[in-house]
Amino acid sequence: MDATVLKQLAAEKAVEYVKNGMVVGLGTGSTAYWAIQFLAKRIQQGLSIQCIATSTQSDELARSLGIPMTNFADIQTIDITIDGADETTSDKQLIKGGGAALLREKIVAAATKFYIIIVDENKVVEKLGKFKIPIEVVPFGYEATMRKIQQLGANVAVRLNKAGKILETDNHNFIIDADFGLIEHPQKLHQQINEIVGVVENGLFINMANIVIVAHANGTIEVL
Ligand SMILES: O=C[C@H](O)[C@H](O)[C@H](O)COP(=O)(O)O
Repeated sequence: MDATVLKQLAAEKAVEYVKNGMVVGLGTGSTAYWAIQFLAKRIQQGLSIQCIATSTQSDELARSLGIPMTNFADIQTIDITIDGADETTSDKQLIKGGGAALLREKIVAAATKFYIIIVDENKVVEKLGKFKIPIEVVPFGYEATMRKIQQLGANVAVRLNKAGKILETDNHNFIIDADFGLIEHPQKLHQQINEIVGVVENGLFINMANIVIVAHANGTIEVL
């Protein structure tokens, strides 16, 4: 089965967890895209929920599909969030931020009671780190911040957009992609990165996911 079908299978399964009256966090990326589509379909069939998005991209998509949107001022907690990931281990430690949405994704995840990650089997790894860790930094002095990240032992580069300019996140920050090689101690590295002045947040999501739904190439679904 091709990757798109696998993304659809994982997303369809995740949407089954959503019940009437819930506040639902909408992830970002090509897998979360399908979850948003399936949620819209269930809303058309009568499901009553309110949603909060992790990016302007997902917010616009959801609104275009008629999904009712809310915001943090009007809610206390988020019942379920469904999001993708760039890598996951079997014990549900993640790298996210390939789509530059990691900061809003982590804020939404931290406010969520039940955080569901959806991936195809290619994203499941033994150790995190083949995918470079996206790190959101403030633009001011980003070169100095990047050097500090490099001093932790990474090869670093500021992320560019398709036009070759420095990519700006939804929060008007930059993304540094940091290659640490395979990571032995993700929690420790997460702390070390976030201690650097100028770093806003990084793409290691440690002990955040409640379940990871994996779609396998043969069409079976596994819940980690
Ligand atoms: O910033 C983007 C997010 O963390 C995405 O959830 C992640 O990059 C996975 O995206 P995709 O489902 O497109 O592979």
